[in-house]
Amino acid sequence: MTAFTGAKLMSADDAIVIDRLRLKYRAKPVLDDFSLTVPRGAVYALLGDNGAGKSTTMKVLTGQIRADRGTATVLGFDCWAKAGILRHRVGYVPDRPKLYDWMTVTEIGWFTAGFHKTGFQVRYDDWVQRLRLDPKKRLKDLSKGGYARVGLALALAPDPEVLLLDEPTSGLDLITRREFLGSLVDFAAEGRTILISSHSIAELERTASHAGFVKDGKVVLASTLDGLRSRFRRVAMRCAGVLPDPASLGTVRETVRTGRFVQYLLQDPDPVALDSLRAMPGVTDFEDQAVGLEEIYAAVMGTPPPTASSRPRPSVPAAAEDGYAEEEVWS
Ligand SMILES: Nc1ncnc2c1ncn2[C@@H]1O[C@H](COP(=O)(O)OP(=O)(O)OP(=O)(O)O)[C@@H](O)[C@H]1O
Repeated sequence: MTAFTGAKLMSADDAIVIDRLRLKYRAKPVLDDFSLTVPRGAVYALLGDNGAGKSTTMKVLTGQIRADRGTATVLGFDCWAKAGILRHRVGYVPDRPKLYDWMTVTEIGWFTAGFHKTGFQVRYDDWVQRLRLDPKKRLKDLSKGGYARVGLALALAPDPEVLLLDEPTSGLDLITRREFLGSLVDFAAEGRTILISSHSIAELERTASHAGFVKDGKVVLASTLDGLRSRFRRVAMRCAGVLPDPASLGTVRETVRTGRFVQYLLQDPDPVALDSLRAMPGVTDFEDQAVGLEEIYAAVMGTPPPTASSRPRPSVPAAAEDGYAEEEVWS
């Protein structure tokens, strides 16, 4: 079943459809043709550097601000025009939750329950327990992580179909962070949808089903995690002769050359070209490795790469024996 939402055909399988959003803050473009589709049941990681536009997107989705152009729908409802309906079906944790901090953990639950349907209080109390919060403590006396956990409990208690989480784990300790991210998988397994922005890329890699990379207000890459893993490979080899133009192998995101050892981080590698390279005279110790999400992120977003020593190397003897000077080239 499909519904026409204005600019884009929306499938019933999609929980969130964002189509070519544009938004300026004081003449400065913040969202620039931002498009993203989040399928129902996904744990979708929204990744981007500081100021990329992640929080602004969440604010559009929760009807707090209106985009200048484009459309954003959640569960088939326009995020601006139907914000009132969505408030009961969407849970939201802002990057900096602002709560009445003179209330206790229990009191803020009673207060918020008044805005929601029945069942809120029972679920809130359950989350307070699961997130190891002291019900009697005043919010102003909680640690940063404790305060963040109250925000989470309040967002989860309405039993929302869609959860929008803006850096929900910042300030949480490692154990709580892991438990919380683990609980998101169960949440999604029940058919709910989660859009989560975070800078903890490695942690999200264990949890997320999809990732979208945001740069300068645009989604520059969006895929399932399995899709991303299959699209990016690191190939490493030792080469005694002249190598072919690496562009013939795929999109070269990064080149590392250390003496006779060469590594390429390739996007959409051509398997036939890789096979010919492997078989080339002079090419030995050929390795074709999977790439982690952090490495993919760094390569795509152009953030500074890790040092050469922390990078995986071909399992061959050190390059110094070849008498070549060490050099690194980043593209
Ligand atoms: N109320 C505002 N007025 C003017 N500019 C703003 C406002 N809110 C955000 N911006 C600007 O919009 C851009 C995007 O901000 P946004 O908070 O969406 O980024 P982000 O990707 O969430 O960053 P971070 O990872 O640091 O949270 C930034 O340049 C920011 O300075």
